[in-house]
Amino acid sequence: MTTGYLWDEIFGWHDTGSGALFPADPTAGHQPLGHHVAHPDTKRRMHELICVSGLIDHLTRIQPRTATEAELTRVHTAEHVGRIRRDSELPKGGDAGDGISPFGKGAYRIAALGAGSAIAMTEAVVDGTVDNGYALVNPAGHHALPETGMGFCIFNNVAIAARHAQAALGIERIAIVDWDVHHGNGAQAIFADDPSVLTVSLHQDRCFPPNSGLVTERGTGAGHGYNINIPMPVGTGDGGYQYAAETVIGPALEAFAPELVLVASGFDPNAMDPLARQLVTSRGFISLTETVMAAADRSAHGRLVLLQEGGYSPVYVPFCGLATIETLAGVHVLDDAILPVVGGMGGHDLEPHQKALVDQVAELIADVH
Ligand SMILES: Cc1nn(C)c(C)c1/N=N/c1ccc(/C=C/C(=O)NO)cc1
Ligand SMILES: [Zn+2]
Repeated sequence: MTTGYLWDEIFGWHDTGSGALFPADPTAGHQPLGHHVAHPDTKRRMHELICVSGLIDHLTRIQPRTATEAELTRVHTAEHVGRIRRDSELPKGGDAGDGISPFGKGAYRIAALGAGSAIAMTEAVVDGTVDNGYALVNPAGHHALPETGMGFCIFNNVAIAARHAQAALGIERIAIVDWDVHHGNGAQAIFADDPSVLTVSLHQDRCFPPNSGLVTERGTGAGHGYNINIPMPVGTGDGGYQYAAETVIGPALEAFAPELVLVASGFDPNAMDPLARQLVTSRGFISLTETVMAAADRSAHGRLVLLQEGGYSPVYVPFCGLATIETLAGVHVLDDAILPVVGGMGGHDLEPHQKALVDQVAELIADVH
């Protein structure tokens, strides 16, 4: 198995200010946070664990590249792309579009490198340079809509990769699986009426965007039935995630038979994440990865690309990321050193209310062809 890997140091330079969500404001009691929740160090630490553990020696390095404006505007409006480019030239940068997603000067170059890297990894997988791949990009993208960024996201990397695969690589049917703990609202909206792209989001129920990602949001027009939301109850651990993977994600992809599987790979379901309340450990991410690998093997000649999204625990994201990429590559180099703690804190049995939600969603697979 050859697994591609992509990282560029400049992803660690993406500046989200003194504190994404809680920018320093003495009048409100917000003290400056050197390492606030969205600080890029968490992704840098994941890259460094991949290197120090030796996993990097089992991976094939894929070079990043910058997305062109034409590649960005397959998904985004020219106005959005233009505004980001302009505001990135300002001394203090700007905001992705929702007022709580600040970026620093030069952010356009970093975000366009992330989107272009999603394309580069997809090209490497589709042309057979590697069997599957992981692009550790920053900033995340899965909340971004055609006309605006949001939730720390500027450009929708996974949607841009999907549209590129269709427009330039001869791929027609694509499945996007989003296991970031926050709803994959971007891909849901972008492909809402498009039955050629199956979008599946596994997330904490109504966590973010507020009240988004309900089971009833199933796509529109010809795309009806080709968006599947799995809003897991708060506090779901490995048992619930594994059940969702084997009961919904696997069967939905089997029914859809994609030619390419893209994953919006957020590690914020992890049991130590500050921006959600799930209890997932590296075991849950291994389960999810095995599920999408099996699906890709069944119908896509194994073609599978994972793109980094959220994940805010500098302690645990590196180990969850390592376990995920080990699984992609079929190797094991280092045990999850945090698992004895988070694995022993309960919450990992499948609970009846979690099973009921997943079983309810599983009934929707009947409409996927
Ligand atoms: C609601 C609300 N209202 N207000 C005032 C604020 C500041 C609100 N939350 N913002 C959030 C909450 C969570 C995220 C996570 C992003 C991610 O990791 N996606 O994958 C982003 C922004
Ligand atoms: Zn997230």
